[in-house]
Amino acid sequence: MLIIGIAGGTGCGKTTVVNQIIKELDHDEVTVISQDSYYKDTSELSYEERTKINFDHPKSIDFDLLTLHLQTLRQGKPIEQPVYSFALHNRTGETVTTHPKKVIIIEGILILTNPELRKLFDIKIFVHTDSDERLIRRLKRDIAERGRDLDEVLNRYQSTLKPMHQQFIEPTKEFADIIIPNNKYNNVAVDIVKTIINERLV
Ligand SMILES: Nc1ncnc2c1ncn2[C@@H]1O[C@H](COP(=O)(O)OP(=O)(O)O)[C@@H](O)[C@H]1O
Ligand SMILES: Nc1ccn([C@@H]2O[C@H](COP(=O)(O)O)[C@@H](O)[C@H]2O)c(=O)n1
Repeated sequence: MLIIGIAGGTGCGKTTVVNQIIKELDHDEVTVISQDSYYKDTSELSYEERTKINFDHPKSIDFDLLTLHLQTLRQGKPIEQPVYSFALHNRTGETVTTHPKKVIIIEGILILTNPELRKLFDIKIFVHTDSDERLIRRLKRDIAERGRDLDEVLNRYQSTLKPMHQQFIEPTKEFADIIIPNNKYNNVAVDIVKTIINERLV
């Protein structure tokens, strides 16, 4: 089994890079896990209270469960991956049965901040995109796909996204084996990662 961790600031293009990597892979051989599925359950809070959570701080992530799930997959056993809703700012209560595969990709802004989780990655990748480009992408995406408006994204950017990126996310670049520059689509870097995966699959 090959476990690949892909980190990088919000909007840097992690999900896009992952989709490019897995496009030609057999679905029986690869599975993708998003850190977003492991935001802590906050059902005890009201919706209003949940909107105020700092979702860019490592404390917002249930790293114990994510680490346990990766260890379980490594042992060849399936897991029940929580389903997260950006509309509710919470887990839905549902789970998806996720089976171990030859290649497991975990993507998320904070996945390289946790030492125990880092130990489980065979390859650590950091996708780098300049902050202005990331903000533009995040604005467009969150308005189009996550039901947010301009004020919500900009307020969150100023209050938490930017400071948390500088404090927690950017420093994890030093743990990366590969840094992918992604201000523009980077097909060369994606091809290199695909080659590494294909070598492991034969
Ligand atoms: N290299 C790129 N150039 C331009 N737009 C991109 C690029 N990579 C991703 N995007 C777009 O930016 C937005 C955020 O990308 P996404 O992959 O969701 O980022 P992340 O998962 O890191 O938050 C998406 O709308 C995506 O289509
Ligand atoms: N309820 C939530 C939970 C998280 N976020 C934001 O998502 C970002 C991480 O996801 P990416 O796909 O952008 O890597 C993170 O920056 C959180 O602020 C949210 O807006 N609402």
